[in-house]
Amino acid sequence: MATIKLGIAPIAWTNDDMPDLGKENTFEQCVSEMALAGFTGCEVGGRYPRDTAVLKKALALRGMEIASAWFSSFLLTQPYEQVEKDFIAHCSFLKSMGAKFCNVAEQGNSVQGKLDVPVFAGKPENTAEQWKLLTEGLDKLGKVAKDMGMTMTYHHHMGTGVQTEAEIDRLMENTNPDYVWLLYDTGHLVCSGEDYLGILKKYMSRIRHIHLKDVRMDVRQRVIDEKMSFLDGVRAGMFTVPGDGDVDFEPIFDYVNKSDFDGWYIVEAEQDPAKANPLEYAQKARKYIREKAGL
Ligand SMILES: O=C1C[C@@H](O)[C@H](O)[C@@H](O)C1=O
Ligand SMILES: [Co+2]
Repeated sequence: MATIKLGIAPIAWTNDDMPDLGKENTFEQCVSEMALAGFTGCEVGGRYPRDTAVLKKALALRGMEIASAWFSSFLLTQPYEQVEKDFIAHCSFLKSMGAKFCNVAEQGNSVQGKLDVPVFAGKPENTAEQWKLLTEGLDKLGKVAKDMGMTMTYHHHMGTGVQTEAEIDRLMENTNPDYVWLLYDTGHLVCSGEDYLGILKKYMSRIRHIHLKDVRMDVRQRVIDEKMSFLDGVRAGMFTVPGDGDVDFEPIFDYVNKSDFDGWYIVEAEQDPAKANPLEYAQKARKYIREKAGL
């Protein structure tokens, strides 16, 4: 029987990848609306105070806690020592906030932030040498996390060298299961055209963190046809909250509910807050999860 906590990502209020999206939304509005919609946890956004005492107080006032946060690794382009130094600082901050998970995604050759690269046609393929650098580096970072009492999950992502099922398989096969876990993000798998349910079943025992992101398939098709970048796809509305797009989350919820998963569901739907009111969409997601997952 699973033990699941429910959180939401600040990216629907303020998008760190495109700071003009939601620039009018304050940190206080963001966390207040998350709590108002019925969530008890969140990830960390760029507008969050870095003073842990200030952040803890603001979250406690609203009955919220930090679940995890994204970490961009540059194992393919930076000396390992530099990546580890930045990773330790990241994990130390999370640990001081009481979070247990850190979400790593390799950005060394990623095109996810490049506006001039079509995300579907332009994704990188890791060479054998890059796979070695990546997996060996992740094993080392995962051990660092474990030694700090944290769990490091790897975030497969559109526009990166770990996007497809075959790439996830290769990463899982070549990393130490004691150190490297998987973050399962529904939106990225559906967007990439992967067998998202099969991947869930295959890796359930290694999945430690889950991002719930829905996809508008008509917009996704437009992103392919018009050779759009990942960020332009986000701006065009490729993603939304669970229950608002074309993904059927019921089989996912049913399977996770029956597993011994012990962690977070994080609703993560980056879209333009001027078009999709973040509180309204957070409430929509909360209602859908209550109805379909029984949480
Ligand atoms: O977990 C995530 C963090 C974001 O910054 C990223 O671009 C988004 O797509 C995602 O899944
Ligand atoms: Co995600």
